[in-house]
Amino acid sequence: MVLNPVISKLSGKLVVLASASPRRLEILTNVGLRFEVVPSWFKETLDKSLFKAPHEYAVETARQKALEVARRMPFKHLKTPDIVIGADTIVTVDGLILEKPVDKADAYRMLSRLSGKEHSVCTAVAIVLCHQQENEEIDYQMTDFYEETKVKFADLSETMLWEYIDSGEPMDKAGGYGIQALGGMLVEYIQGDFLNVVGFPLNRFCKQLDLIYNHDPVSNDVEHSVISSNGSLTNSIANPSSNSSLSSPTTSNPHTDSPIQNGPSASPASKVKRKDGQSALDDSSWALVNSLSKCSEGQENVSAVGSPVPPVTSRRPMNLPYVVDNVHTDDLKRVMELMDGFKASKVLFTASKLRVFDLLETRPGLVGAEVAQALEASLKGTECLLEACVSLGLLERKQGGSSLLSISHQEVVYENSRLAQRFLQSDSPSSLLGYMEHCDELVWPLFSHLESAVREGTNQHAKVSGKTITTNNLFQDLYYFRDAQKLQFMRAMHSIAGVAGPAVATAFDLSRFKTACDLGGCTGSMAHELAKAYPGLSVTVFDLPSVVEMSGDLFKDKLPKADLYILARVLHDWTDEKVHALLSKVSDACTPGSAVLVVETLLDGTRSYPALQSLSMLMQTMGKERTGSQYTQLLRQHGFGDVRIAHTWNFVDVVLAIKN
Ligand SMILES: Cc1cn([C@H]2C[C@H](O)[C@@H](COP(=O)(O)OP(=O)(O)OP(=O)(O)O)O2)c(=O)[nH]c1=O
Repeated sequence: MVLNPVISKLSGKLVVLASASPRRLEILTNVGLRFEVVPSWFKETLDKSLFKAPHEYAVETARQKALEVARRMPFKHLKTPDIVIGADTIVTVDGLILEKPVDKADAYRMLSRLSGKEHSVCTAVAIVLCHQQENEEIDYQMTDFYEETKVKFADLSETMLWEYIDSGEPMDKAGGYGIQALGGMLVEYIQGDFLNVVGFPLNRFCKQLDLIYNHDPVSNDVEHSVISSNGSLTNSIANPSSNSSLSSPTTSNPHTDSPIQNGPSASPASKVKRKDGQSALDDSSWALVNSLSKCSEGQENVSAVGSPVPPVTSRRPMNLPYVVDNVHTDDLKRVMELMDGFKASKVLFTASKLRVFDLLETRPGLVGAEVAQALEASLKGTECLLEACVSLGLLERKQGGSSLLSISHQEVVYENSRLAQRFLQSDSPSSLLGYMEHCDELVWPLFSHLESAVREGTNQHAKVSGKTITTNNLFQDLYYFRDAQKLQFMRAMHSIAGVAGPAVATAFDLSRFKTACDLGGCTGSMAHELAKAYPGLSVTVFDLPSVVEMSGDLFKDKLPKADLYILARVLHDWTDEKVHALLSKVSDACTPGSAVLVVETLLDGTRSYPALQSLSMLMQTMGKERTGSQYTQLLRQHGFGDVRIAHTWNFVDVVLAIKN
């Protein structure tokens, strides 16, 4: 391989990097390649269980990323690239595929799994060669490969882990680390190509270009010229309706080359013959296209499975100047996600309300019609809802139902995703259905009056239910005025405490406390978690008479005696004035050395959950969420000198304040 001729083969061609990765951009820029960046819109949600080995998943993802851009550009950018490069990097450890972490907790899970172990980093690269024919239709040929590098991590201490996570570096990187920066400090050794870990196997890429542009496969036997995904296979992706290709005299002879003979710039890849001796561009080549696109087509539309992708035709009017793509695709993606956020929430709420996840728990692998029948809902609506759930990661779509209603064994069937099994099935110990119901029935209608809430700075119950709610009798008027409302609210609080409880109970070592009182403790699920974590702790739940037996009004009645008072999601309901009144009462009940445990979502200027939750409190109760330092200040004002904060990365954080 001679480097310069390889890269120089691409000069004068429109080369497109179908990737938003700054690392890939840098690696290719550094070797003098001139290219445009058009990040792929392909969602990395292929069903991993469909692939025999992790690298196959990465290869298919890289192919789909590149193909999506190659197909989009003629329409959206009004120009046809000559070559599109897509890539996908995954980390595999213990048989698991790790992609980019979704949040800090996810990064923590990934990095602690990698700690002290050797893992593998696989980057797959797909190269699509596009050729515009005389009739303006476009032929695509694709070649792909993957490269694997072994990486060994040192043992990572908790402090090191969190320091690294808090640096923010893990978030946009497979496996949650960047070997090229701070993450390099975690690595003991690597075996293989370093740049492959960073996201692009440059050496292998150049060899592949060399194969494509500097070797003429025509003279080779197919076995030699076919480049396989584990190193050397070229699939020809042809336009099935391309009559000119099919009608070319060269196709009639199975032993001749592909009919695309486009002068000197024609890609040798287009000349590759298939093993069966047929031209790569005959009818059966469509099978290759279909198998290549099977996953993404499956995602687009249930009814589209198996149907051919429409031919791609460039429609650029000859006199129209090329449009330069200045849109920052990542920003656009983010805005689109935000605009659609309300639809996603409602899909989650509706599927939960209709008990889709419970149904698929008891009867996994149902086809859309069976789900519709069980829900007594329309087939059309149910199929749309199920597909929306798949796109949001709530359900998994599988091929090959064996159910009674399935027409063929290739029919699409649905199962709960891991996320749904954990949080959306009603019998799961960490089920969030109660909280979801509360969000749907109470919070959702309030949020449609956000503008008024912002203008007026008050809750919005009057607009939703005609009821004026003041802070004087907040809970009685709002949540406990009817049994149905009371139970709904209790279910909501119970489900949050069930999910966040273990993290709250273990955020600090509370073993020195003997008695605790959970003020406003509702169903007692947080108390239960504390008692579970500390067998020597006796916990009392104190709430309104309509909620528990040990009843009383936090503001009016005497508090039971305890070493530790718990205020879980209580202070955020109230204005500063009321918070002072409550803390003063708790402080009076405390002796030196006893403490208060404040369990709240802490505003930190970065996470959206606490900020959105604060708006929600404004609209529900006229309360708000606060920062850690605001709570510290409030607690210090009431004689709690020693204040400590622990972030749990759950619904709530924890503040422990000890009385002077
Ligand atoms: C392991 C590792 C990954 N990475 C990066 C490379 C990739 O950018 C990213 C893996 O995610 P990818 O999904 O492969 O790529 P991407 O999302 O950044 O870009 P696109 O999908 O648009 O192509 O992780 C590092 O930068 N350093 C590392 O050490």
